[in-house]
Amino acid sequence: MSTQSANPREPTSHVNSISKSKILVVGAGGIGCEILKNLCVSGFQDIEVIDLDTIDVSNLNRQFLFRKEHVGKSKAVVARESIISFNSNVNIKAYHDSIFNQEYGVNFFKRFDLVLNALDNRAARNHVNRMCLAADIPLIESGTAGYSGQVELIKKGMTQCYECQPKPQQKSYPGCTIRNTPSEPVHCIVWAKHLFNQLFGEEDPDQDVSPDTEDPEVKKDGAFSVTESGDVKRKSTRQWAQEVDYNPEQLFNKFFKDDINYLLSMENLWKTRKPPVPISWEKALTCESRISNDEESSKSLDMQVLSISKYTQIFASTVNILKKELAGKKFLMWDKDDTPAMDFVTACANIRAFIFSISQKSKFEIKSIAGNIIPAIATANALIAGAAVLYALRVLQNDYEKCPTIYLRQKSIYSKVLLATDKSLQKPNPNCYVCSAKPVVNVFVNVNKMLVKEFETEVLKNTLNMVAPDAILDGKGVVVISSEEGETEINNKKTLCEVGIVDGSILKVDDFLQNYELIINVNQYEAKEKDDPPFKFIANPAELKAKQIDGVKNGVTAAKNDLPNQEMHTDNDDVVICTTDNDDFGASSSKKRKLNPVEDDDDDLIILDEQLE
Ligand SMILES: Nc1ncnc2c1ncn2[C@@H]1O[C@H](COP(=O)(O)OP(=O)(O)OP(=O)(O)O)[C@@H](O)[C@H]1O
Ligand SMILES: [Zn+2]
Repeated sequence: MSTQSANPREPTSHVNSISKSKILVVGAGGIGCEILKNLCVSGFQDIEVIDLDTIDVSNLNRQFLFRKEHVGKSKAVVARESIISFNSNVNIKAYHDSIFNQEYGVNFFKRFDLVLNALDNRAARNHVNRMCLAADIPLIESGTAGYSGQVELIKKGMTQCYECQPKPQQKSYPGCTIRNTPSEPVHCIVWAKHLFNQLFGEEDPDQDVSPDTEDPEVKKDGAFSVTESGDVKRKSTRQWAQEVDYNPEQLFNKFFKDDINYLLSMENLWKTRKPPVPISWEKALTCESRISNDEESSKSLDMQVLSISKYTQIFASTVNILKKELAGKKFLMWDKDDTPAMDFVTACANIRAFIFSISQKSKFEIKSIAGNIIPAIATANALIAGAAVLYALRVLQNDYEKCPTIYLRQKSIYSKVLLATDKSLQKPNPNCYVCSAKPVVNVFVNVNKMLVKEFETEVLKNTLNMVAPDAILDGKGVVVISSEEGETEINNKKTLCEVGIVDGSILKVDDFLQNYELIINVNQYEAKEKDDPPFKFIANPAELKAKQIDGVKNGVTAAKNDLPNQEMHTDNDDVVICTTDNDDFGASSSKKRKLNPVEDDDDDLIILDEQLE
């Protein structure tokens, strides 16, 4: 510590500031447990922690705040109890909840001096990033993948945000490879996971498992002409499975015999490839073959590749179990730790691999691919959490410049250093859709009473000068108001609250007909007196208009937006306008429709980690 107190018994101001600062930790898993312990031993006394999950046996090897007797209990709650058991001076509040929930809006985030992320998925990281930007609270973002890791400070206007640079696309595979011409084990595993979802999970048309007659290769030289009946009016896999009451034999024959025969009829596909060999239920039950280089049978069953007859039995028994689990439910959630689901995927992936002469994999290997697991390394988590809390101390001393991004790398011939840092803070990307400065308006409105249509007309159009607004509820990516006719009509008569706009929500509003974007922070407000206005807002009046592009007035309502700001004050006396010191917004928005910003679904079958470049 650099500062010395005059009286050694008096705490220094830094110690004081640590003990008084209010910290939020998001996630109480591998990194979260380490961060909580580090915060606690560094003198932090006012901590809140949130995690949606419960403790799994597989967490115990590295999430040391948890013991065997805690399995099944809330991670956040048990983490709190464990920390208090070794330091009762710490004040910790635990939430067993998702950070996406409405209660944790901008106003919730504003209560903290600093937020530390210890999450495991991109969607939640994006959300906290946006919340911290909106609340203008520094965020320390950290993540590990095996032996690698990263700690990054995110401070509005000073550093890059989590979304400033496009993240590498998660690896996905062309649908026709999965459906028609698999050539690697992973293709069969993806197919089997899709089959699980088609039969028992949330049906997704993009996860069709049947032969794809639209495959460009199929149509080449017209060698195979797609029959009209071919793909067009096919029943959904789920509907068909229900009709045959999930009979394992019928299911098996469809997926592993009939569909394969159908694929064989697409002759083009097999001109340069080894054609698949269909297998019937009866043959499969007695087929003792397997495709594996590994002759080791002393290993546990999960580590071995089994025979086709074994996988066929597993297929039948898991279909029966999953069918029962599905009864009365809309769908089952895929979970790598759910034994029947994992066994089903292992069996289907290996039967398909056998048909296509692809090497088969043990259940253990398939689990690590299907569950997108990169083994968590306790020491990597500890190093990263140590760096995160070191940066927390620096941030609270306003030593932002001393917090360039830290990288933990696996030692190799190429990287001699384990921990490296950037030379300086990475500046925000001026074109970032998330953090580039856009005008911010604080709107105060009764979310329980105001209808969406009223909000659109009275607030967005009549007050904020929008013409054709598209409003997206930030974090959720939900379009609540659309300029496309009819698209969100269903919302018109709902209250703001009913469509998820509550106190602390952030709306991104983009005018389709003008170069005009706004960020709206929603605040709950109830008119008390009869004369109170139905809503109020705080904004910089100069920003409430379309931006000009290259000196040309943009959009059909340029004239309307040229009204002097003064006029706005007098024009609308229901409204209180104060001035804020927001910057002008940077990059001009393209008028392409971006109604559904793509939120990545981290649960898909992906091998690469998203956190590290
Ligand atoms: N939206 C969210 N709200 C709150 N907590 C979340 C949210 N999304 C993820 N988390 C939590 O972040 C933590 C991340 O920790 P970690 O990466 O160690 O994952 P894990 O599930 O404990 O371990 P593993 O994935 O390796 O089995 C998890 O405890 C998870 O529940
Ligand atoms: Zn950004």
